[in-house]
Amino acid sequence: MSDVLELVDVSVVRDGYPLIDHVSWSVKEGERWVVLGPNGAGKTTLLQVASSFLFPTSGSAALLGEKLGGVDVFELRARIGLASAAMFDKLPADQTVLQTVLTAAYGMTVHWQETYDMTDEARALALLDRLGMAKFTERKFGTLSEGERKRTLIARALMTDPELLLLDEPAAGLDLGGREDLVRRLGALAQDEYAPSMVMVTHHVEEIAPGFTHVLMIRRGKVMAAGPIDTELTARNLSLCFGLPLTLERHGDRWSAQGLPLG
Ligand SMILES: Nc1ncnc2c1ncn2[C@@H]1O[C@H](COP(=O)(O)OP(=O)(O)OP(=O)(O)O)[C@@H](O)[C@H]1O
Repeated sequence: MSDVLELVDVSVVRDGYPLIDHVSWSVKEGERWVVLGPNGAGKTTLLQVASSFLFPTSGSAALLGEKLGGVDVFELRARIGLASAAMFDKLPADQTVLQTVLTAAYGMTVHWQETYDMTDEARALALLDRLGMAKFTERKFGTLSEGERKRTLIARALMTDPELLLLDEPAAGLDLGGREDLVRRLGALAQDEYAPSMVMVTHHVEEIAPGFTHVLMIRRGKVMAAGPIDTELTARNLSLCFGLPLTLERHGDRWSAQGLPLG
């Protein structure tokens, strides 16, 4: 298995403060990683490095076998699918859901009179269907609910048939039904052997879908634990990561966590 992502001793420093601090992490082809950590831990910063939007201050980062710094990032970005809330502001509200997904095929965010290939359109429609958005293809992106937007962004991130799919808090802001619907769909994707390698950032173990294989826990920019979910996702590691005593339960292929009562 080859490395999809390899960070060696990576730090990102701003104003003398390390947002991520000597992080070494490798993601191999076919692995599905969950990145867990409290607010401000450095998860988004890590994802920005993993998507080539941020260069390390020190250490080395290789994405899809290409070392950051020595490669055309625009070519690299086409091979990486990224779904994050930060995209909301970049995507025009009056564009249809179908156009929103289609523009990804051209490395753009705005529909500008391109004549789209029928194959691209068929692919966009199939991805929207897979994410439960078949009924919404002609709706304006700006009129969608939070959950519908999130699912559209995941379809969009898959449009270029990426080798690495990065999801930044895909279930944030969803209600219970929306979260469970998304977890089921992400579970289907994670268990599809033809789906890309995946990295999903989240705050909650309840959002880990079946099929995710590895976990990275980060606190104050430092890696607290990294490795297979079966061995690394433990109450001890989770408590260290979030900074309070937690219990962790596994229910088949799902997880839940709770704080211990005060006393
Ligand atoms: N440009 C910057 N300059 C200084 N500090 C920054 C900068 N960008 C982020 N930070 C700080 O770095 C830390 C890590 O931020 P990051 O967004 O990566 O955390 P996160 O784990 O994704 O947090 P959250 O779960 O709240 O989204 C935070 O304390 C944040 O305030």
